[in-house]
Amino acid sequence: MPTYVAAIDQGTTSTRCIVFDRQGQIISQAQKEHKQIYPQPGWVEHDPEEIWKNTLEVVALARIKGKLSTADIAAVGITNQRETAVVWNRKTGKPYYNAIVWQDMRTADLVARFAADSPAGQDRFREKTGLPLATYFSGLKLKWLLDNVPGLREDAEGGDALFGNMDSFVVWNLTGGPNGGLHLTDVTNASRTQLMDLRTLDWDNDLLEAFGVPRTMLPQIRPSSEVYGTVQSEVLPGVPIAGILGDQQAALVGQTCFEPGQAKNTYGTGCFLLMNTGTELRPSTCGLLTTVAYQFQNEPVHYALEGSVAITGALVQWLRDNLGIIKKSTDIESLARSVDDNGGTYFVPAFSGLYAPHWKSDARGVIAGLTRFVTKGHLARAVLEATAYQTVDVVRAMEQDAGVSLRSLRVDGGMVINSLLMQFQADVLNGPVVCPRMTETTALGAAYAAGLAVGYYKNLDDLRQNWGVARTYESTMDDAQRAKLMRGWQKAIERSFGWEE
Ligand SMILES: Nc1ncnc2c1ncn2[C@@H]1O[C@H](COP(=O)(O)OP(=O)(O)O)[C@@H](O)[C@H]1O
Ligand SMILES: O=P(O)(O)OC[C@H](O)CO
Repeated sequence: MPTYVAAIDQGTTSTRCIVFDRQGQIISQAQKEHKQIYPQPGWVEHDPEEIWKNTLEVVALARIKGKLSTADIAAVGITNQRETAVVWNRKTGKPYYNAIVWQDMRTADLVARFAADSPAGQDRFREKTGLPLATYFSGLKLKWLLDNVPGLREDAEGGDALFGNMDSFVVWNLTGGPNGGLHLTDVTNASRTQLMDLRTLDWDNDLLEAFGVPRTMLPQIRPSSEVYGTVQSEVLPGVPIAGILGDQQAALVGQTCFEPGQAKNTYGTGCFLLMNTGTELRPSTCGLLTTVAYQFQNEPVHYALEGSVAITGALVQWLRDNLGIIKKSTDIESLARSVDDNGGTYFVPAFSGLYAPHWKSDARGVIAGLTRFVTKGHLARAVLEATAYQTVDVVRAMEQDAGVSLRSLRVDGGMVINSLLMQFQADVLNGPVVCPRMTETTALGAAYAAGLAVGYYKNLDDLRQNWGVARTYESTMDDAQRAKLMRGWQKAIERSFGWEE
């Protein structure tokens, strides 16, 4: 049996390849950022060809760095930014248009129109899909593409145009592209399109009709862990592709949250809190999503409740790139530590409207509470605190929906190295925040899914053994201070609502 498993993590800002050993330790890795394209306010696109090129590069580089032959790698798992929609031609492999990224807001008018057409309003498709109408999900992005890209609808109806999220695009290319590439996705990614019925786990005819999407262009929906085929590209020839998971579900698996009630929060571009609800499909009444957590081979599907927050780490990048207040993302911690508190300032980063638990496409960013006292140190604090407050809002919604209180929060993602943020998170949450030893849980989850399918890992206990705590943050804040901060946040967030007409 080969010694390692690999994962390709196609994320919002970069693509990574990480190779793990059986204990979940990193053997080798490579990462490459791609361009963020903003053609108009509220629009966000990626170039799919650039991402495919980067994928090949990072896989090749990870192999070179680790001096790995293909025989060393038992299987590869794919994980990806979810919802981001791409359409390409089956014969040439050429995309018809840039990928429309999950944060993109161009479908806001469609959201309003679709909601107005139904007495259920924004919850029109919630029963079947677990999702409210929002700019976030793929279905309306695909409708926009079909309605706006010349010739695409005809090609889709004729079977020449293919749709996918980034997992499908990468897998199709890895398995031969125009020469027999496999057109498939997994249940977790499919659950984010708003085109799949959560109960049947198949594309739903009523939804396809409502969104005007021809079935011929959709990928086949498969479990998250099984051997789908082998890589044809020369970067990893012959290696089985044996796992596909949306990146937030992959992190849930990487954190080994296999029991109902276990939850994790991933702090990256946005924040995504997922709680495993087992085989039970649990509807939300508090503004969360019901989504597929994972489906392992020959096992029943597991569902999750999810609180998605669009902008957290992206706000740190904004401070760096748009205002130039910091040079590197990591500089924010020392700048924030230069002051004692937020100086009365609150930053609501509603750049893509607000996601959970509010789902308001018309919200826009607000900085509230400014006085001449406020310095860039206070702003840096307000930026970090915004991540923690948004997380508190989804935790409280989750506790209400699930009817249990979260005893502790497992965390991961690029922002958790910021100990000021993690301490503040524990303070305003009033509960322990637990950082695992391995924080690259997204790639790890995809590697676990692939490893399980090929027998590299025997069972879930093999995976559970690999999880361990690096650090736990406990709350040290008094109740009055916490309540005051949360009141300030609540006032600020209400001021962001209804901005866009
Ligand atoms: N020390 C830090 N403090 C706060 N935010 C940080 C820090 N280091 C990185 N980040 C943020 O974390 C994000 C990157 O995390 P990552 O998990 O790689 O995100 P993604 O998978 O969404 O691309 C960026 O948005 C960056 O601004
Ligand atoms: O690529 P990330 O880590 O920013 O995750 C993005 C999410 O999958 C969007 O739903």
